[in-house]
Amino acid sequence: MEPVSSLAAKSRVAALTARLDRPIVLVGLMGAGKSTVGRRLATILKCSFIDADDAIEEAARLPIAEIFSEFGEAYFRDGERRVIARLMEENHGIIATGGGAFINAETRALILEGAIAVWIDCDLATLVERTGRRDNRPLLRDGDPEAILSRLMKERAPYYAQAHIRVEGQRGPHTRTAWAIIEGIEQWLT
Ligand SMILES: Nc1ncnc2c1ncn2[C@@H]1O[C@H](COP(=O)(O)OP(=O)(O)O)[C@@H](O)[C@H]1O
Ligand SMILES: O=C(O)C1=C[C@@H](OP(=O)(O)O)[C@@H](O)[C@H](O)C1
Ligand SMILES: [Mg+2]
Repeated sequence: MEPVSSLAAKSRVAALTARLDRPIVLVGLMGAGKSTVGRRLATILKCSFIDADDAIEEAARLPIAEIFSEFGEAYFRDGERRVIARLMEENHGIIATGGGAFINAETRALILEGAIAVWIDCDLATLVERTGRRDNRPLLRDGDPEAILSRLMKERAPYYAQAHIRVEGQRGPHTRTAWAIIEGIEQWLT
């Protein structure tokens, strides 16, 4: 990890941003760090950041958990696809998706066509620990979160693996994963 203030880091960032012509879309399981690392990455790259879950809540004027409980998951996925399509048109630098977005075939095709998809892959124990900090994820409320995350990991891995880039979610500061993403994109672009 390089501090963003160093000259080398600054020229790396400048070289990368000059080559970026599409948004960077973060995918991966709940707790991987898409929302928080995404925000940090946008600070480093000096570009805009938007969280698709926040945009969905704003459009629906309801928290995600209530959209699930009132209208069900299929309704949420439909809104999620439409919101992500809109966000991709709005020229954001970084878009953090919710963990299930990339599993939807249409949403995935949209992202793969119009963005650089980055899978933040992360070990189960870390996901369980991080998602346990807040009770805002409806899919983890109905049962043992570790068992649910373990099942989702197996079910979803083949879809996440279709992302252009895979980065290991790092333990330690968010900045470390943000720089791992920068490195992944640099390598992918060469
Ligand atoms: N690389 C990291 N280092 C330390 N904590 C992290 C890291 N990534 C995420 N976290 C923490 O884990 C929790 C979930 O992260 P979040 O970004 O909301 O994940 P996601 O959007 O992928 O579900 C937050 O409390 C966040 O601060
Ligand atoms: O994995 C999922 O299906 C979901 C992940 C959540 O976002 P995070 O991955 O940011 O927690 C949120 O979109 C919703 O609770 C459903
Ligand atoms: Mg998130």
